[in-house]
Amino acid sequence: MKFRNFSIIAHVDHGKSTLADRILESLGAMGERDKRDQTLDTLELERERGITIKSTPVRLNYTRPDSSGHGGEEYVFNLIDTPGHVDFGYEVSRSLAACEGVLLLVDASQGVEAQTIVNAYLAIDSGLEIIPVINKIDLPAADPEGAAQEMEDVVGIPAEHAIFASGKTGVGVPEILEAIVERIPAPSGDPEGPLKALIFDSVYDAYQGVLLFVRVLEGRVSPKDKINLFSNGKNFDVERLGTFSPGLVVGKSLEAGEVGWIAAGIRDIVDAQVGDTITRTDFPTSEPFPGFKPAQPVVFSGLYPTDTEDYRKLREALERLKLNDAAFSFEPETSEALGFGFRCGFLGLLHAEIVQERLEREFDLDLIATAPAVIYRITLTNGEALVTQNPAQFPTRDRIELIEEPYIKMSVMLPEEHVGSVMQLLQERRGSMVTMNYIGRRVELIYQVPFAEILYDFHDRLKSISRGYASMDYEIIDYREGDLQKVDIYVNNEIVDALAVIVHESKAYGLGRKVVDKMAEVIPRQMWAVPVQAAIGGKIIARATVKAYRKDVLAKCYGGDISRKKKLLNKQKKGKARMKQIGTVEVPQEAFLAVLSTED
Ligand SMILES: Nc1nc2c(ncn2[C@@H]2O[C@H](COP(=O)(O)OP(=O)(O)OP(=O)(O)O)[C@@H](O)[C@H]2O)c(=O)[nH]1
Repeated sequence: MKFRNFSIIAHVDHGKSTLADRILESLGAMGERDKRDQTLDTLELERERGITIKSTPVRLNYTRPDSSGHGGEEYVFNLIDTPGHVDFGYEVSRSLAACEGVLLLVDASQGVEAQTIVNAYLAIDSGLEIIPVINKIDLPAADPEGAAQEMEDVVGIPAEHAIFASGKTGVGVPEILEAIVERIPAPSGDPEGPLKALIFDSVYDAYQGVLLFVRVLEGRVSPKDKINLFSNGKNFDVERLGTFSPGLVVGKSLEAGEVGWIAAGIRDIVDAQVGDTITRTDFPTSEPFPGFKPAQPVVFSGLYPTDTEDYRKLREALERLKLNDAAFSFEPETSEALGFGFRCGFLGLLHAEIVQERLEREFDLDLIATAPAVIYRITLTNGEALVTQNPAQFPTRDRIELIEEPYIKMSVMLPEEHVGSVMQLLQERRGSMVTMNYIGRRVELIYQVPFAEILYDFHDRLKSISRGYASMDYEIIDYREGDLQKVDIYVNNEIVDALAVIVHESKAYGLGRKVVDKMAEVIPRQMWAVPVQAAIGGKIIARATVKAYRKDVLAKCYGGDISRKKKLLNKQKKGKARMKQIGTVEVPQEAFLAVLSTED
């Protein structure tokens, strides 16, 4: 069988899913996508938010058009989808490692964006053949030639190699299929050699345990083989395996060049990490596929049930989610203010939001989330080293010798006219410029920025000052010393540990002010005035007051309509669901995220 393994990469919204659907449809796999959604339980959230978080590969049969009428050559295509967000950059690189080529999609009306470049370089680094596709050419604002030229200028792919297409109308799809055959190399690798297979994804299945999604690079694997995982040395017995069509199709073996799934009785997804290499214990390879990195959460936040009775339910829900997500971590923590909860680790902010939304939606939980934080490395005055991502657990200033924080390398693409204001924003975020590249009438800015500075409202600000035209991507590069301080928040003269934030010295006052003002705004008025204060090391730096006043919703009803009264009361009760009692004051969820509010 002749194989072609490829992936589609693009900036968010450049039309990856639409084009993939169109390719599936033209190869007679229409409706299959829905089927596979069900088979592998693709997240509802993914569909709603219109971004790809996790998807399964699809195997497609392609027959080349043949002028003689005898039927052309037959090929098997494996289309491996990649997640469409910066949080999942490592997963993208592993998915690409399973391919020989990619379709690099660029929206003809938008041109090259930050993730176009980052993805293109990931593909180049993996040694893949790139087929440039200028997509959405049906749009009135499309400038296909301009976009192709940008691709040449930025990524160095000749403009004349580009295929003009539209996932909407189907224009260009036949040319894309032919280009896949002609330009993407057939997989190499000796099926008779020792087994070497790369795990590029894994999912948990209630009946079969963890399913490994693999690309076999060398050798062959069959049911009953004993396989060995390189990263942890564990052995498992292959129970079943097969391909994606796109549902799971059971097969007899998988060999070099093929993409498929393996069920080997693995119960814990942590044993099946993306990027790991599998071999056979009876015919082992000596070298794993290079570049394995265990999934590492980089953003942390506390999750607490609003109703303390829900603690066990939350734990069970977290355990269930963890089954399917090796990158997500959690451990119990206790907060004086919030009670029993969990400290959870995520790959990024989007990942955090997704997990929280799933907990609330799929498990019917009401949660309080604390502000996200990064991992800090602290050296204490007594020489001890401490690593923490929890502001509540920061040692007092007098015990700290130095604090180091993670830095990212950020790339921002934007139209020339917004460069000034975006540079100013990056400056405010303690960024330092590395380079600035002109690409036609657009600019790529490369900056180094403390990671913590983009956790709060950075993306929203970037979008608003560039009128939506700027795009960004980033990766964590190293740790550097910073003048950081812990700002404590007091509500009604009681310290609320879960509200503490770590911030750069130069911003402590501004942040303290912002947080107390926002909190005073969102905490419902009480019978008495409630002070809200921000402090550093016990010294008050900002103060605001929640004025006394009892909100009487029933006053609006003129004593009449009873059902309307009931409705209002219910509404008020619901509104309370996401509140947490702190001392005598009810504090809403918004207050815990006051630090994230966008007004600077
Ligand atoms: N006019 C036009 N619109 C398109 C075309 N392809 C996609 N779109 C629209 O562009 C938007 C984004 O398309 P998607 O296919 O969801 O984008 P995506 O790249 O898969 O998004 P991610 O999964 O987040 O990366 C949708 O509103 C589509 O309807 C096209 O060829 N022409």
